[in-house]
Amino acid sequence: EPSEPPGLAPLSPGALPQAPDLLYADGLRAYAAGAWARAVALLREALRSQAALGRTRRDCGASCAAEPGAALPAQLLGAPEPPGSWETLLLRATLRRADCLTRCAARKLGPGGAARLRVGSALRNAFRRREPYNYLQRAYYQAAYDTGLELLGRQEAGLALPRLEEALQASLAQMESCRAGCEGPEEQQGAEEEEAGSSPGLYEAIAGHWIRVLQCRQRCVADTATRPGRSFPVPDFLPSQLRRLYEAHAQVGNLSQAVENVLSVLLFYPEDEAAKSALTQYQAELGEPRPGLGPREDIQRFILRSLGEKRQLYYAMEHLGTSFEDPDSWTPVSFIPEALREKLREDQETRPWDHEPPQLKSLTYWKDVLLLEGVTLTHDATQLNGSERAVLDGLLTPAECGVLLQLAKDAAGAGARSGYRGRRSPHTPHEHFEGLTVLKAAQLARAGTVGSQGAKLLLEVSERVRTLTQAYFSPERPLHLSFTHLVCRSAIEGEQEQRMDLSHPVHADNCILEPDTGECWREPPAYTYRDYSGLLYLNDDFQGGDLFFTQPNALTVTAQVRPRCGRLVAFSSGGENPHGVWAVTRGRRCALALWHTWAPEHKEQEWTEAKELLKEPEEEEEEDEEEEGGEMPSRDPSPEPPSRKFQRVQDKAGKPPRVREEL
Ligand SMILES: O=C(O)CCC(=O)C(=O)O
Ligand SMILES: [Fe+3]
Repeated sequence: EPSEPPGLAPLSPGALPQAPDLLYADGLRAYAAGAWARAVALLREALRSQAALGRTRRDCGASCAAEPGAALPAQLLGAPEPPGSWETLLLRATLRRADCLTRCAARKLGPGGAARLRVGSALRNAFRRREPYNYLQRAYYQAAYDTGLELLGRQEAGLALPRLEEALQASLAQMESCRAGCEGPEEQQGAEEEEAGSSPGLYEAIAGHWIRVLQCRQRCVADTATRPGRSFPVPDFLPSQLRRLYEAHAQVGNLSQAVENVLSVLLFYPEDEAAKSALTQYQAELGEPRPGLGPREDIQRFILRSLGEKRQLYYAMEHLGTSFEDPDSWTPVSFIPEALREKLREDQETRPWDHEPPQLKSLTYWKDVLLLEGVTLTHDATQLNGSERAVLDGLLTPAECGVLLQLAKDAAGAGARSGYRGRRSPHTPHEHFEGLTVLKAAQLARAGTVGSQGAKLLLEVSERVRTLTQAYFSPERPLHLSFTHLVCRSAIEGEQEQRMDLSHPVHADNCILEPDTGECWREPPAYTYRDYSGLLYLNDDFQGGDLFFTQPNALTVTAQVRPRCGRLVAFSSGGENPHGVWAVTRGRRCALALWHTWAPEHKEQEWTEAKELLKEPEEEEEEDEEEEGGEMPSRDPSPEPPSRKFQRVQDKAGKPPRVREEL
């Protein structure tokens, strides 16, 4: 029978909260009794109380650590020291520290405050799993970092910098609270060992506890780098933030800050080629040497402290047989005892975030390892009823979609001005179809017809898609882009009534589909070298136009995807993935279509040419774009094999098929 929770006196700010374990227990009882509102209030209050205790521990820890050793009270200092007795000094200092912590807790929490700090470990774990304060702090880091990245993406390095710096500060602060938590009470370990009748002696016990504190502190990096709801840390958390910082500082001309940040990266990775050459460049630009210029102090402190801990942990590992999973890939090899290196190297090979992940892992796994900030796996093959299919979101910011849409529009406008009228789609008479290749985009940018920002983004984004597609589907074997095409399809007004055809008939991308037998012939004129297809959508303000997958009969729809800005649909290009596009009945639908190949000889030459064109705008200025005739697109607008198009979805059923899976 659940006892009634104690009355909840409304807490004035600053008032001492009740002990979190009592509140938590009461909250759980209220929950069990179905008193929801009360349970919520109690649990919230328990969290608030727990956080207050955490703050107390951290503040007391900091102020007691700052107490000078000379402040050892007379009673402890009185006895004459035998030479070299560091034990007595250490143990006295330890007594003193414990005393300081107890008094500090009592000052802050009232008499018996120290006991309050000793929350049971089961409860602590319960709180840790639900730790909303950590989550808030991470969310804060996340918001600042994401805003920073978005601003960087829009070339707003000046605005991005304060955000990026804020994110770094928030990460370091989060790391500090995490570390402070490590000095809390011991986990159950002690009790268990006692029961087993093997309590350690004084020094073993102290060493054991100390090692667990160090292990816990080292885990804080991974803890801080793990986003709420995920189970793996962001790899190389601090170094990657510092990389963004030095690049952004350099962009806005803050050379000395760029140097400080790049030197900080080099503290982690002294051999980092990119950082080394950036440093050389910044130093050259700075001119005379600046003697005071060194790595950031916060990072220097962080690294020194961390290395000190690692040294002890590796020592204990070698000599005391304790375990230590180094969370960092930057630890210098010289820190790792010879005897342990071989074993660690093996372990490292199985560390998920350091290596390209094996194929087709679970959804949760992918949520953790997706390489790009802000990208999430929305649907995997299972959810899409296929074998190699995926929907990923967050590849583009709304601003980036805007830039690419503008590029498509400007390019189409340029085509129209030079006599090109929007041509009818090769797939349907009811839609216009415009396509832009990367090379054409670069040429138009060179000619000043379109902004070069859009053309550059087109290249950058296609590489982004390639990286992800490779990581997801082909981590062992490099994929190359074989063709990149920015395609817009628009409904022709007044021609949409009773429309029964598709915007893009059902097909497979690398073989000729034969719906009657369900076979797919991988032979010319199909683009047989295409191995993976990607469609990166730019907008959703149109009617119709969803992408759908069918069974090999080209008839039964197995999955359907609604386009939207930043959404990538990626799939293997073979007969296992027949797909088509529903009619676009209003508005304009734009997407970046990309095909990847394993065959290096089919690597898109135009991509490299476009890159070159956009690199040196001052060279070859005489090139006359108008001579080209302005006809666009410069290539066959239909990237499909010129094969039979199957309109079976309508032909057989007479009306569009029913959709099994609405996404
Ligand atoms: O735009 C789409 O969603 C699909 C286009 C397509 O399948 C293709 O171009 O091969
Ligand atoms: Fe296709």
